[in-house]
Amino acid sequence: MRKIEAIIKPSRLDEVKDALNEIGINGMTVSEVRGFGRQKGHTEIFRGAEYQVDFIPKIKIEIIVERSITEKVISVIEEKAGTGNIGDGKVFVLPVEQAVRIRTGECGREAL
Ligand SMILES: Nc1ncnc2c1ncn2[C@@H]1O[C@H](COP(=O)(O)OP(=O)(O)OP(=O)(O)O)[C@@H](O)[C@H]1O
Ligand SMILES: [Mg+2]
Repeated sequence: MRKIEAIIKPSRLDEVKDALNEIGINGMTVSEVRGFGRQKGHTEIFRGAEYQVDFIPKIKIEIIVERSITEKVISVIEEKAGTGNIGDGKVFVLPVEQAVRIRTGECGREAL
C-alpha cells in the first residue's frame, strides 16, 4: 500500500474529490493547511486576493491506496488540481505498512 499526500489549491478540492470517487477511491482525509513553495515571499493569488504572507492556505488530501493504482491516482490529481499557475501544489508518495478497519478487524487492502 501507498499513501498519496497531495497539497492542492482549495478551489480545486471538489473537482479532485469527484474525479477520485469516479475511479473508485473509497476514503480520504482532507485538512486545511498552510504552506509555501519555491516562490516564498512572493505573491500568490488566493480567492482573488494577492497573498504576500509566507504561508498560503492549501488543502492536504491523504489517500491510502493499493500500490497498483498509485500512478492512476496521481494522474487524476494532476489533471484536476492543475491550473497552470504557480502554487498548483505537489503530490508526495509514501510506503504504508498496515491498515486496519476498526469495526471488522480487516487488515491490509481489505481495510481500504
Ligand atoms: N518541499 C515541500 N515539502 C512540503 N510541502 C511542500 C513542499 N513544496 C511545496 N509544499 C507544499 O505545497 C504547497 C504548494 O507548493 P507550490 O505548488 O507553490 O510548489 P512550488 O515548488 O513553488 O511550485 P510552483 O512553482 O508551481 O508554485 C505549498 O504551499 C506547501 O504547502
Ligand atoms: Mg509555488
